[in-house]
Amino acid sequence: MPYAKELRIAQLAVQRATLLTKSVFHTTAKGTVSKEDHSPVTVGDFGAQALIISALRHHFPDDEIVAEEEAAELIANKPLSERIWSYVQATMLEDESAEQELGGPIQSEQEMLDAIDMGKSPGGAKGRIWAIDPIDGTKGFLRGGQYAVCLALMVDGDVKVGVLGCPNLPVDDSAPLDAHAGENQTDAEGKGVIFSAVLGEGATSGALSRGALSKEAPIHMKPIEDITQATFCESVESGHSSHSDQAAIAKLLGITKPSVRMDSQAKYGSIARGAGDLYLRLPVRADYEEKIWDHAAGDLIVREAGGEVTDVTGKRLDFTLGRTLKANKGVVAAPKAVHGKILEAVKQVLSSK
Ligand SMILES: Nc1ncnc2c1ncn2[C@@H]1O[C@H](COP(=O)(O)O)[C@@H](OP(=O)(O)O)[C@H]1O
Ligand SMILES: [Mg+2]
Repeated sequence: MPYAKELRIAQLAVQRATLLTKSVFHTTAKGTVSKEDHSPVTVGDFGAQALIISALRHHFPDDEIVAEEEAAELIANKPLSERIWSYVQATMLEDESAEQELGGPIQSEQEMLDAIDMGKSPGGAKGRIWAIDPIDGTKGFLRGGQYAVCLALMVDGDVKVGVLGCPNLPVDDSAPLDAHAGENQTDAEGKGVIFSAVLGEGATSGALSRGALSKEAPIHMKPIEDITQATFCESVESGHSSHSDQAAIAKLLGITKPSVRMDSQAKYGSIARGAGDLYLRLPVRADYEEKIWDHAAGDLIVREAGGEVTDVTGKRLDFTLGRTLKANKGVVAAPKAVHGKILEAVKQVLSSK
């Protein structure tokens, strides 16, 4: 299979980083720091990013990395840095040979800070570039809801490999999503799934456990026979996508079920496995540029599961333009057969505003 090594390392790196986020979740001091744009960042974001980058550096030293976080604020905050270091040191895969495969532990706090800062690539249209979101849906993570550890490899601007670790989604692909999918899912039994895809090879899901990764199964979007019965997913945060526009689109399509609100790229994974049908992300602010790390893995996983992912104008997401999707506005993800129909409704609602 093409990209077999990249996929294997990405899956193990995501699995290990997810373990760190789970142990951070169980402490009261998650160490929230507020970034310039007021989005939260926790000990878990920094620690997970360090672990993923150290594995990528070990195996693919020449690849570039675009990652969400930077070490600057940690260098100015020694106690926070030490706290992150203690989680990084304590996090290891149960499967010792897999841990060795990742290149073993990070050796020092300084090495950890250096790793965190290796994600500053400007991105672009050429070469091998990894995109990392160590905790996507940080707000969901903090409230015990959905979040995802996200990793994707782009080659010349094309997403080739995508992996999403979703510790609070059910393992069972056929478990229905209800309107409370994003609430208090905190690692109960039967939770934790890893979604993966390689371009041209399909998408899969598997259990995200502490031990060796289980055998994965192919996933597919659910064919929609009657659009009025569809379940659509949207962000919990009304600042990230327009709940009112999404409600208007659903109404126009005759959808009667309430939307399923959940944080993070768990939405892409959920529709890819057929637990939900559509994902709508209508822009709130005209000037917001979506970040590549918030979409690269999910975009590939949905497309490989039989879906189509575009922006609100019908253009494919364009990962060649740097750290953001500056040529796109919003996201519309749906099974191929109905995507055109959904897009018509999107355009109609937007043009009537
Ligand atoms: N105004 C905005 N519009 C769209 N997305 C935004 C936004 N402000 C922040 N975001 C992004 O929305 C992501 C979460 O998406 P969702 O709402 O689907 O959970 C955040 O990722 P992080 O949680 O990694 O910071 C952040 O990058
Ligand atoms: Mg994110």
